[in-house]
Amino acid sequence: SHGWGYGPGNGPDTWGEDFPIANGPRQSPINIVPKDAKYDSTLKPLKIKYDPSNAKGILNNGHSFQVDYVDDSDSSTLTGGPISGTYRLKQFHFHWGASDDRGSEHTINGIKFPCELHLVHWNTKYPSFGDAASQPDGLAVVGVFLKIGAANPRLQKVLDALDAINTKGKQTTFSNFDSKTLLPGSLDYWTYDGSLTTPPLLESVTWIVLREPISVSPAQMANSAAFSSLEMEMLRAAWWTTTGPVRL
Ligand SMILES: CN[C@H]1CN(c2cccc(OC)c2)S(=O)(=O)c2sc(S(N)(=O)=O)cc21
Ligand SMILES: [Zn+2]
Repeated sequence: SHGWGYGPGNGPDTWGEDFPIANGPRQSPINIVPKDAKYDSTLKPLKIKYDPSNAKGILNNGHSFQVDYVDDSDSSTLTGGPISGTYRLKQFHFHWGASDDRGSEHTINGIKFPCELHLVHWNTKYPSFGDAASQPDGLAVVGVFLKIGAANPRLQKVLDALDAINTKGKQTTFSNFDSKTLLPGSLDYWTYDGSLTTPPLLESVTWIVLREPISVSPAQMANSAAFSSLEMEMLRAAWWTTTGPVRL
């Protein structure tokens, strides 16, 4: 059977056929309603330490593009916040839409952002990423919204690399990148226990969604190398023209 995706025949509302956990109790994404969020004084500030030399490569996986990190030591880690122990950065990737009025997976008061960055970390109490990915406290993903505004120079190095990976399965080296520069000034966050937002939809993610967005310019979003020539764009165009990221 054809794989999952964002088209009319394989989009989010069909994922439950191959991944029944799609109807599970802690599925992501969700709509965040700030006024209904509960302040939790036991939560700590996020502590993020990334080593730029851990950046390894950039890959077009057909659903997004991801920057992979070397994760064989505690040199790029997430600690504090809602999590206990040390989580290692594994990769970061983006979700976007066919136009600037949608694309993010989480929403705030029902508002979609044009793009959402996910920094994926795994709990080092487990021997590997693969083991951690199937544990309820195995993964921690930091979500950052992108809003349309001034051009973001820190994004440019990532966008410039996309020319070389414009078809599914292509990858190229991507080294010496400080993904901490992609974060906004404030690390204030909402947190909830959820899941991967794509198959295998595993309910192993502690979500940490930052309140402050970072900016991306229309040109950067429309840039042919960045978000439009990649083949997944056609799929997104098909999918997003019908509905937003609804999930049953
Ligand atoms: C295709 N996308 C997912 C791929 N991965 C995955 C995770 C666990 C197991 C696995 O195969 C067994 C693959 S992943 O960890 O890189 C992530 S993180 C993520 S999101 N959007 O919720 O942040 C989606 C995916
Ligand atoms: Zn994601």
